[in-house]
Amino acid sequence: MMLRVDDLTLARGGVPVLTGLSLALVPGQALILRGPNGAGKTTLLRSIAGLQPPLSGRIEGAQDRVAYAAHADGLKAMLSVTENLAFWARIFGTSDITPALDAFDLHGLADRLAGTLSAGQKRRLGLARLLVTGRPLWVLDEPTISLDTGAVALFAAALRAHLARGGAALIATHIDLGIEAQVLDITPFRASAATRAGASDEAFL
Ligand SMILES: Nc1ncnc2c1ncn2[C@@H]1O[C@H](COP(=O)(O)OP(=O)(O)OP(=O)(O)O)[C@@H](O)[C@H]1O
Repeated sequence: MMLRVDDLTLARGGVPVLTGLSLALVPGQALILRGPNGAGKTTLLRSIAGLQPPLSGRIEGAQDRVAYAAHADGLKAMLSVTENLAFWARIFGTSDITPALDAFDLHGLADRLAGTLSAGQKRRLGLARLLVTGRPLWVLDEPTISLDTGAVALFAAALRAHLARGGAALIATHIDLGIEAQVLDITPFRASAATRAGASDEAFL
């Protein structure tokens, strides 16, 4: 088992968003989260990434196995593409950034400052970071935003390779990635106002 989530209740800003949600992921599996805007997909991913604790329920198998790609790319604007990847490689204890440059076609941009990249180029670099983490559980929030058709295909290929290596992925996306994946619609797990709690849960916005 890669990840097990049991009977989670999650809140944002003290307001319950999801309740009674359970899911499991095994190595090699991708699970796509669906649900309308505001349903709680980001809230769920943030909790699994360890950025906010659940109000109740259990998350097993995440901790230091997660590589999280949020809406923001989290780039160091004054470092080059290569320096950004090398920085993360050092943080995560890996060394070879070449596969990440290859996978997201970044060689031509290797010496460019990240802050000077276009939105789609930044997103490619942000996603390339996943590969240098060496972590098995990718938790991805709308990973294809700003990507053109070719870059979406690069991402799908990187994801397929990750799954083939025994990795797993939990992905909130509104588009069809063209990969074999199960789909979980979180709409039935939306919390009602009756489960409102007062506890603050925002460690990071
Ligand atoms: N920082 C915050 N403080 C209070 N409420 C928040 C905060 N961030 C999000 N929310 C609310 O929490 C609920 C769930 O938001 P969340 O971002 O998890 O939804 P989502 O399914 O990812 O939506 P989208 O498809 O629009 O990205 C929404 O009602 C949203 O308005």
